[in-house]
Amino acid sequence: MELGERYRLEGGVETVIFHSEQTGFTVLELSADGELVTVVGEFAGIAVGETLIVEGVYATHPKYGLQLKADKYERLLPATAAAIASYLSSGAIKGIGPKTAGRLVARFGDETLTVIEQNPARLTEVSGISPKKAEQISNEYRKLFGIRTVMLYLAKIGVPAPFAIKAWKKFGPQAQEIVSQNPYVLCCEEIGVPFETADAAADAAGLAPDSFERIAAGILHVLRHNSMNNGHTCLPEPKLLETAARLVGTDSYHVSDVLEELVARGELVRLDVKGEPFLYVPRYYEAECYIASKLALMRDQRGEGLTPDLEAAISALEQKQGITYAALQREAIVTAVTSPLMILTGGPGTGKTTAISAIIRLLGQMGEKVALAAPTGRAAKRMTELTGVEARTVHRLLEVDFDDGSGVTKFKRGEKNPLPCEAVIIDETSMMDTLLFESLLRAVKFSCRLILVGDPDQLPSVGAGNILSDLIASGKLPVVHLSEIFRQAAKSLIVTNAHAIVSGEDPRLDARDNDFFFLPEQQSARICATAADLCARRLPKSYGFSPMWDIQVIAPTRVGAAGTGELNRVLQQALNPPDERKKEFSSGPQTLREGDKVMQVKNNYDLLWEKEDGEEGLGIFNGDIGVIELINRPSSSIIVRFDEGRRAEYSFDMAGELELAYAITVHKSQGNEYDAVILPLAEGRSRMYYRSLLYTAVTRAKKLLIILGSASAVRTMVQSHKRTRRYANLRFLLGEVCDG
Ligand SMILES: Nc1ncnc2c1ncn2[C@@H]1O[C@H](COP(=O)(O)OP(=O)(O)OP(=O)(O)O)[C@@H](O)[C@H]1O
Repeated sequence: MELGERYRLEGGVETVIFHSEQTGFTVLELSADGELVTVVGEFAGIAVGETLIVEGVYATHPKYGLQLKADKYERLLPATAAAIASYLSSGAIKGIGPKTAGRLVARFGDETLTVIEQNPARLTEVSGISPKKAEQISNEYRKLFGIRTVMLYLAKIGVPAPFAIKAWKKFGPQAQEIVSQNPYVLCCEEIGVPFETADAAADAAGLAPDSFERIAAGILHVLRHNSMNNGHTCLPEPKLLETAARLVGTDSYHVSDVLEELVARGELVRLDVKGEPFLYVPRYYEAECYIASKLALMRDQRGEGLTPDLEAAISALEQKQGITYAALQREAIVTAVTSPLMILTGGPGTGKTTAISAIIRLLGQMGEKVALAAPTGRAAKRMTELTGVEARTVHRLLEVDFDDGSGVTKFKRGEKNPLPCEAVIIDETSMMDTLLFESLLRAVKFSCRLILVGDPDQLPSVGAGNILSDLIASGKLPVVHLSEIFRQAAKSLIVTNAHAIVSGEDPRLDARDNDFFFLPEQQSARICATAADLCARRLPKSYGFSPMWDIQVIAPTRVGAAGTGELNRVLQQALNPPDERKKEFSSGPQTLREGDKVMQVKNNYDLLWEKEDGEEGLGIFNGDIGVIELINRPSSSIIVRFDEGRRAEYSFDMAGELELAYAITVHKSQGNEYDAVILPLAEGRSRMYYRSLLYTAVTRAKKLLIILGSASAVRTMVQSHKRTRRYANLRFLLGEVCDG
């Protein structure tokens, strides 16, 4: 047996170790050629006793050892009466237990399965089976084998297997018929086949390029593409018509007719905003409506006035902390504990965290159970450190039920199972997208106090929507904006320059004795070389910073001569060059080596980590940074050590979740902070040279920031105040519900 080679095995299913109804992911043991082989793959309703032919490659899972990863399988129907009896007795088909199985086989013998499939009425010849039950049994059986047929059919038209189960779930036994008439149905959200794949299948099936189905799919594709890649929850009608017409290669009148029909069918929603029509896929429209109406209702819940007791409690806290809250901080604290809803904003060093700590303590004194959360793991950790109260990621707070990779995350917490707390405080709210915010609101009771903290000048969320800015702009919710920079913080040029940048002023680049430095450098190659020298030699020597844990290079783009791709190549060479004692593994275009700094690039809720003292936990999250400790070829696994000594084991096929992280993009750095940040900015123009990107990068630095490159690039960024335009109508909708 060779790792990586294809194998074809035939055998009986001995045990089904794991099966997910949602995704079809199955782990089973197959008895093939006298050996028991663990097989994993996406299977539909496999039962013990069945005979399978599976095809795939062997891989080693860090925890479970050697497994055949099957990407293709075939089910062989049991042929003899005895095999059929044992198959049916195993409970493979709902409604048939061992007793009924025995009777069926006694009556129909080798023909039993054919009768079940093709002639269910005859099943009533067996005592105990009513016509209704006969129908049920037949439907169950057809479902089981229908998925296999759909899989084979989709493979034939070029659609990969994992979509088959989703297609079956949506369309049931009619899946093949529906897909063959209109392959574009596979592009819907629940199935998620790319437009181009469906387009190729439709073309091969002879569907006309100007057919209703194709144009409708094009319109929906434009909307989905824009929500996933450009952050829009909707699009203005003229823009949608124009883009869809270009995509499908027809005129916008024709597209407009199809669009009307889609609106009439409820597949698109049109919202008129002061005479301007916007179009949504229903999911985003519903999310915005839900957010607006829930917030409006929450806003109208109880509210207490400022009492002498509260005044006294705040004064007592001031005494205990040894500070006097500034007027705006006090206003924030009072508003938070007397109103059902509040938004707290402010730039770095304006005392947000100090105010949150006070709010948490006062709410605790009032007997309220408070939950703290932030969108990223690092932001949650920072909140925990600064407030002394445990904060979780929003996903953890809402208890992820499953995430099938399609972007549709299901949570255990929701309207039927709300969070058991009286107040929720969310930090870094600017990173919350529309769908996550809707999930959060569904999980809080109407009477729950909600405090949203954030800085709307940071980059907006990766996902669609512009929640924090829209809520502030609506003017319908209490907002306290902290603007005073505290003395302690005002000494820091990182803080004062960040405030200058946000106000459109040039930051000071000439200081030599503070925490914000500018090193002029013209050529990109020199920029990369100097960044490497700073990380490898100068900063560790002068400040004692560790290149792996304390210093982070953050660049505006991935591509280009000073993008993260090139920087990672140069930095890897400087900090962790090839060495015959260090094992390597190639993952896509990158080579991972023992000793490399890497970043987890997607949320993985199931990844187990362990600490040396035996403490264990689940979950390594998007943005977590670690170092590769070991690449183990025999077991095809990679061990990465993350902060606090958490070690996680990746199989080679999970290596795509890791990327070199000597340099990361500003977008990836959102919500995280590092002791020292190096920001390379090459001379020239870039789509990514704009103000909020510079501001976000600068505010990632806690103790030291070095801009490396061109002063004119800094100036270009400060002056380019293109607020990332995001189409969303939460602001309008909130106004409508609150005023209407
Ligand atoms: N009322 C106050 N009087 C004196 N110092 C204060 C007061 N409030 C906050 N500070 C100090 O100002 C600094 C910044 O405060 P804090 O960390 O609360 O701000 P922040 O807005 O959360 O900043 P950042 O976003 O940069 O973390 C801290 O050193 C804090 O101790």
